[in-house]
Amino acid sequence: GHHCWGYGEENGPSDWYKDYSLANGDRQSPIDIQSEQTVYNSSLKPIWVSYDACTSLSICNNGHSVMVEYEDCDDKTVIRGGPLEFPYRLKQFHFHWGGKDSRGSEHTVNGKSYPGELHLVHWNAAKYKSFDEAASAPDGLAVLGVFLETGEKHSVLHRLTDALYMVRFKETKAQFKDFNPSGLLPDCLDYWTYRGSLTTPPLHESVTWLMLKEPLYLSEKQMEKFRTLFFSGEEEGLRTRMMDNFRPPQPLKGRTVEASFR
Ligand SMILES: NS(=O)(=O)c1ccc(C(=O)NCc2cccc(O)c2)cc1
Ligand SMILES: [Zn+2]
Repeated sequence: GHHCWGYGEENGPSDWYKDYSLANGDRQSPIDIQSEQTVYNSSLKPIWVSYDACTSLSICNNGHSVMVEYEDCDDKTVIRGGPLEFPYRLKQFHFHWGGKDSRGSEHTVNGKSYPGELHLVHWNAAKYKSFDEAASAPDGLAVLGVFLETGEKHSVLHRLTDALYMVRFKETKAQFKDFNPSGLLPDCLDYWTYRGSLTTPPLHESVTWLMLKEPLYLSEKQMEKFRTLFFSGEEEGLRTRMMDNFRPPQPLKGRTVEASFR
């Protein structure tokens, strides 16, 4: 529409329903994961990530987040296993974060927010011809989510946080080659899984969510670097810092969250 969706007072998550009716749908994301209500499913397979032959292309600021995009023309970078019936191809990863460490994640655990959240976005290329087609199919996407927690500096993430100065403004892009995102994953791949949606408009209900229990630890300085980005373009007068780009938890509406671990 004339005014684009965002995270501000006038166009934020509580306004999205006006342009995107799915906002009040039955399988919206994110959710609060109430660990005592999750169901351990012993037949859930481990998550299998094969990112070694990945071809990262660029890092960009799309006005909502910072994103690293991958070449997704073949199955060289896929996620398998878990509840997934097919391999899902990595398309991009991006982050959500807060203005301070007490908020920033999209999913919460027993009401606890983390300072941020990483989303690795994959699509079902076995069944659909393009990301765009998969993005509106009920089994079209799989997003691997990792909470960000402050602690020691993260050496693999450091290459990304050191590149953020190149994409401070909306619609800026820079080359970002040979970045293997498996270096961002914790050792333990225990996860919760449930059927949900994109957490930004168009809010398509096409995502199988895989939320890792273990966070990615990064330093406070690295967190601060995310907060140096802007939602706005360089030419815009008002420079609004990119932070609090998260949607709050949505109603579970009877869904079950399964756990891969006891
Ligand atoms: N935050 S999230 O991981 O749920 C998320 C992942 C991907 C997207 C996304 O790709 N949006 C653009 C889009 C949506 C539908 C069809 C398209 O071709 C592109 C949005 C949110
Ligand atoms: Zn996201």
